[in-house]
Amino acid sequence: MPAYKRILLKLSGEALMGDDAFGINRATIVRMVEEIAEVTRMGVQVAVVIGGGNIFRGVAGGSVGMDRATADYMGMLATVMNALALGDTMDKAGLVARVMSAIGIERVVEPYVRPKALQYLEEGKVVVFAAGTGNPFFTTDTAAALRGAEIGAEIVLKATKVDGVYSADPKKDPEATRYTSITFDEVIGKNLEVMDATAFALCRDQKLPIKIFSIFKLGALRRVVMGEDEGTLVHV
Ligand SMILES: Nc1ncnc2c1ncn2[C@@H]1O[C@H](COP(=O)(O)OP(=O)(O)O)[C@@H](O)[C@H]1O
Ligand SMILES: O=c1ccn([C@@H]2O[C@H](COP(=O)(O)OP(=O)(O)O)[C@@H](O)[C@H]2O)c(=O)[nH]1
Repeated sequence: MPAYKRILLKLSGEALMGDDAFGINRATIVRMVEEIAEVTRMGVQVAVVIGGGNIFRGVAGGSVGMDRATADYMGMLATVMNALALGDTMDKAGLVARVMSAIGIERVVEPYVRPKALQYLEEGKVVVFAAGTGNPFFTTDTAAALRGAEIGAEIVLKATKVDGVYSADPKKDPEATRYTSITFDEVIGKNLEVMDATAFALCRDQKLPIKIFSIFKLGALRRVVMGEDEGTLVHV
């Protein structure tokens, strides 16, 4: 039996690159969709927030010296591209996906309307939230926390490049050790940067737990959904 009825899954844009330098790696996106399909077949309602780092960091050189807000809008548009790719891959894999955007771009994707998103989830469709929160100066991690709270998800699952929260950035400190679970106060107090503080604070206030796990580990999503020991749980 799955441990959750409704989840909000945050997928790293950068992870979509696979081994490529930028853009969307076909094998990687197909594999991610297969893992999502597996948990939906278990009866879990899945909403996804997708990042944009794979595309946006590819053009970031050109954004040097730009207004932060303008660059952020470019980043949000990058997430729309990823969301379209993800939705299309889901449809081809036999899932029914609905992409909803936080910024008005109606000819391309339908706008985010909360009751409509809830309806889709009840119908067993996978909802892909594009364009983050729709506001500059935020991240897609914060969008995941926000949408997770809005749709009443029981947990936010962050699938990322590391397999959990470490005592220090494992990329910089090889001695860092991984937590099995940690409180919001501790993760914020120690400035552990696996997710931004805005996202952590929002989840803490809403008592919405977060699980951080590796996007590269096969079957990790299923194990997390089954409530098995995988990654790091951040809780109140
Ligand atoms: N204490 C920590 N524990 C785990 N990862 C950390 C920590 N501090 C920094 N990081 C870094 O955070 C990164 C994940 O965050 P981010 O780059 O925002 O991922 P995403 O693309 O999934 O949003 C990891 O690659 C890791 O190097
Ligand atoms: O609510 C949001 C979400 C995203 N972004 C912009 O979109 C980029 C891509 O998102 P993110 O870096 O979170 O993607 P990921 O790291 O998951 O690939 C960010 O750097 C921001 O510039 C934004 O301005 N507001």
